Amino acid sequence: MEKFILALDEGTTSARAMIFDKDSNVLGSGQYEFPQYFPKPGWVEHNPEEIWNAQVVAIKTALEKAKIGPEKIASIGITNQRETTIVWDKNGKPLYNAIVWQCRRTSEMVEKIKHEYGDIIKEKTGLVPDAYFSASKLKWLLDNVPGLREKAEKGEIKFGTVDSFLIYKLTGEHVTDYSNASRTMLFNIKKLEWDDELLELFDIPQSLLPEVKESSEIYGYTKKEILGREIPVSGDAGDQQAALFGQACFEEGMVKATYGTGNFILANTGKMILYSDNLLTTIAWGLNGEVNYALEGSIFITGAAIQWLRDGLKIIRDATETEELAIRVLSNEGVYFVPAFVGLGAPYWDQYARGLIIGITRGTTREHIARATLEAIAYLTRDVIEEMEKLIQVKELRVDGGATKNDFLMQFQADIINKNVIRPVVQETTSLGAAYLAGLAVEYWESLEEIRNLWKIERTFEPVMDEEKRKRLYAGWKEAVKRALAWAKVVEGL
Ligand SMILES: Nc1ncnc2c1ncn2[C@@H]1O[C@H](COP(=O)(O)OP(=O)(O)O)[C@@H](O)[C@H]1O
Ligand SMILES: O=P(O)(O)OC[C@H](O)CO
Repeated sequence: MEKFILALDEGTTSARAMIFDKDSNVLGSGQYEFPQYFPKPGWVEHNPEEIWNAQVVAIKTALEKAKIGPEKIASIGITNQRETTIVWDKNGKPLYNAIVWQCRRTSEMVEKIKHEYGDIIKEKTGLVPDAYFSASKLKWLLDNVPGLREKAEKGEIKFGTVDSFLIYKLTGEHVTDYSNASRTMLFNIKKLEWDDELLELFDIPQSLLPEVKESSEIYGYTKKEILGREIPVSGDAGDQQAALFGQACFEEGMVKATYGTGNFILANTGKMILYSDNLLTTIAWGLNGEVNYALEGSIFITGAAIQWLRDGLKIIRDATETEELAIRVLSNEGVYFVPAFVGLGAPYWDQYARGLIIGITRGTTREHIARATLEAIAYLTRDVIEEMEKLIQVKELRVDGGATKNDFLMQFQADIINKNVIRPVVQETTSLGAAYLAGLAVEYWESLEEIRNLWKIERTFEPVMDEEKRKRLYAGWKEAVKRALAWAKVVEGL
């Protein structure tokens, strides 16, 4: 009987399920959005039960679309929005809403810790201390949800990122993988264990923590009541690391960029733990008894700026319209847009930066604004690649995610980094990465070599811009960014 792999991609706004065959074709998929909660300015939450329900419906839809039953699923791989923090009890009942990676409620807490412990945190976890990661979110929950700390001390509750929560719901096992653990700011990426000193710093009892496993091994089997069968769950990786795997970036120096709500650029650094002041060092995956590291530049707002043109400014009907608008003008004519809506992530790490559109004249039109938004995505990506190039050589960029459909953006990206930008045939690289990890563990796929051969180029964008123009445009961008930095503090002090 021919079998397939089911990948669950639990993202920030929706839960997806995709079914792949051996040649990495998609047989069927399902996708369900769940509500976003913003209880206070800067706070972002999800209801974990709503995530779970969306995920289950997505699985059922994917099976229906693929016209197959669960008996045809060889194994399941999980990939997820990272850092988002959930606590639940032994019955799998969440004890509070999930605190989402974008949530800024613990900014001040981290700001205080940063001065004294910044270097230690970087050394142990590879991360630039920020409210982005799970540690401060978990501390907030233990300190603010009535009764939670007492329960934690009695060993009655469990913490995990979304992968861990889903695996618990599916199988009853409390585990996570190296790639997700490395985003908590509690995991020592050299010793490959939860770090006692950091647990003490954030006042977190050891008993809450999931066991950390490789990204490709059998964690458990689905409970019969969910899909009517016991199916192995055998792949787990954070969504950006899964995309690196799905892009077959298996060798040192290979780089991928995912263009979604934000952009996440990861470079495989193999066995090397490279430290950069302005990038994150993270675990890409654990496989066959070894851990593979990566450098990461996380840009918080890219595609979300396009959504803002649509929903906030209402100057476009849908995201694809940005392309026809952008090519109607010959250049940005001096207009730059820095989409620092929630501060700036890599490589600036300024929580107080705010968005700006600069260079506006009486002649500025929505065409210029649309173009400046797309260009900003490319400039932000170059900012990260420049940082990477201080440590490694970047030859070319493999791309995926919603905005890579935009040919203007892809060409401008190639021009502005002066490197080839390569778009693969299969764009579902995040889900595909999770599927590969799951499939390798049950010998559905035999080797990395086999997977490497499945990766195919759809189109290569080659740089054509002259050096003088590239320099001039990028210099303008750097000037615009300078003016956006620290803005929230500036206006607060007036
Ligand atoms: N043709 C396009 N041009 C520019 N941006 C686009 C285009 N199509 C989609 N996007 C942007 O890509 C994002 C969706 O990508 P997706 O990979 O689905 O993101 P996520 O997984 O983060 O939700 C949206 O923010 C949208 O604005
Ligand atoms: O859900 P996405 O695709 O926007 O990814 C979110 C990242 O994992 C956050 O670190």
